[in-house]
Amino acid sequence: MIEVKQLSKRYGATVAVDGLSFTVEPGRVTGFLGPNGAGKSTTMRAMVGLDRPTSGEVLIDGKRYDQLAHPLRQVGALLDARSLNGGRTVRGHLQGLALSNRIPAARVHEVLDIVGLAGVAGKRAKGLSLGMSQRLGVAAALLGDPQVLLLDEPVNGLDPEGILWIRGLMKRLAADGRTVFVSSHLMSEMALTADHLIVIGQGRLLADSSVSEFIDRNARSFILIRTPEPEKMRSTLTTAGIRVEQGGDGALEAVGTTLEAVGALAAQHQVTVYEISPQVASLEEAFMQLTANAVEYRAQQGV
Ligand SMILES: Nc1ncnc2c1ncn2[C@@H]1O[C@H](COP(=O)(O)OP(=O)(O)OP(=O)(O)O)[C@@H](O)[C@H]1O
Repeated sequence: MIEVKQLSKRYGATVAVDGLSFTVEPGRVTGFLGPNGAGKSTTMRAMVGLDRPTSGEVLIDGKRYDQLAHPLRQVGALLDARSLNGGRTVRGHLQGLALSNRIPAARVHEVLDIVGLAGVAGKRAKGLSLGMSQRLGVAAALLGDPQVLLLDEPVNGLDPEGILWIRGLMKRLAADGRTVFVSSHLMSEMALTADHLIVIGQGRLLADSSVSEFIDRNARSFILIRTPEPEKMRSTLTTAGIRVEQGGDGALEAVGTTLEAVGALAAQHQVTVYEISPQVASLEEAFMQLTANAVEYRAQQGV
């Protein structure tokens, strides 16, 4: 479990993180979302002691990162895949990490297999593509078989097969009971991978909820109805207490109800319909709605 408690981080006049508090629970994938510059990387760096908070703290299983006896065995992090020492081989990089963290050398081969880099183990890290560097970063994060995993933009640079792989890996790690905390700019990716969301803007918490709750709360979903008898349909629905709005092209939009309810009312009152379909908002629409103010504020500030 990760507990972020009243975390603040300033860089000179810039407030990157501003009194942020949330908990990341084990056993599920938690997505970390926010517009550019919202403070995601700063928060993740503070989790592993790479950024010292101006105030507040982050606890991993009840302890600060610098209090962990075997950090790599408790927390695995993929923060900046390009930051590794390019002169070493893929295997050498992992062996060095294993040695300095008292992790058995045999584990290096295991993680190379898990991330699919066994075939390039002798290659210099600097010769790797971005996608392979990402895989090596994931291998390093998994090396200590930690219970907590932090992944900053892990799908960056991955091809479609790599994206499928990391998606499956994150779900498996969470199903194992581990804490998986992952940031991404790709809403469609988070919609498929995350069980829970933490959304921040300007360093502050905007949402802490399940993906479906987040969409329900922040975007509009409705039942679209096309009918040659719009007035009859409208009065049938409103009489049943259902809110109806006017859509484009003469369509009606029933809000806060179900496909079944609309279908049953249409049949009962013998209204002819050409189409009744649920229009579910995407995570992207919900995210844009929620963060619009934050982005606008930033644009006005010229940031
Ligand atoms: N080392 C630093 N020195 C000065 N300012 C910094 C530093 N690191 C981050 N910032 C600033 O802090 C704010 C938050 O940055 P951060 O990188 O944490 O955001 P982010 O949500 O990860 O953004 P992105 O999605 O663009 O990666 C930004 O305004 C950024 O310019």
